[in-house]
Amino acid sequence: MATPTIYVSPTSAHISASLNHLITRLSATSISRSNKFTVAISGGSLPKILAADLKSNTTIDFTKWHVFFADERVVPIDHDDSNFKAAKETLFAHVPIPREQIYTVEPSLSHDKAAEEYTQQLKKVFGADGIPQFDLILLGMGPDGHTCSLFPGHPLLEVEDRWVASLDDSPKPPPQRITLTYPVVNNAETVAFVATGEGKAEVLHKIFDLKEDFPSGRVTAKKNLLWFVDEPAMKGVQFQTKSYQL
Ligand SMILES: O=C(O)[C@H](O)[C@@H](O)[C@H](O)[C@H](O)COP(=O)(O)O
Repeated sequence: MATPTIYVSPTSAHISASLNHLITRLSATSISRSNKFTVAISGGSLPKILAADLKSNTTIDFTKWHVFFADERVVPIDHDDSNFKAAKETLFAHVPIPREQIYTVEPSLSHDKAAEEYTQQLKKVFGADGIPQFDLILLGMGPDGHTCSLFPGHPLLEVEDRWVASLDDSPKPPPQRITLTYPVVNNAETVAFVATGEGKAEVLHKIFDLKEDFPSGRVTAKKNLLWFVDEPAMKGVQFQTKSYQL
């Protein structure tokens, strides 16, 4: 289990540069090892920060990428609430990831059936045996400490028997979602959080300094657990940090 490394940047533009650098390296390593790069991304501000530099990166072989969503709303993929839509507009429209290697939720299904169907999509890429091991999972965190669609106090925090779970009572709208579960998130080789803004400072202090239990703090990774945060998000946080070296 990896211990967290927190990289503090002055602005989210610096985080975009760090992510671009990190992903260039991870993608090349994974492609030379397994001829593919498996990544899961989430919603919120992440797609925009991620894409700012990555979308014009011509050194990455995006044709080898397989992209899943760490969580997704059960809405049509052209709906404003869709995480796919946000990622498409910011990143996918600009880089040559084959559309059939971007795995989207089936919005015509009920939320529980959509989770089962998404599990089948994972099996096609990772096989049916063992737990999927993503090369990289990119996560955001809400001011309440949630990540993916794993919310504080929610029963889905305890799920161990499924790769993908569903909920229809998300405290943050829209209510119907699917989410990767901890067994999958924590099996990733690298997990990178992105958290920006003063609204994250209190929960970061509680997670890292006070060791209080929040969904984001339960995330581990097999090899690298990285947090990319800006200075406002770290206001008052004492936990040891680093600067990312490009
Ligand atoms: O599922 C959702 O409702 C959001 O996508 C949410 O999980 C978001 O990712 C975090 O709240 C971080 O959001 P920001 O990065 O915008 O602060």
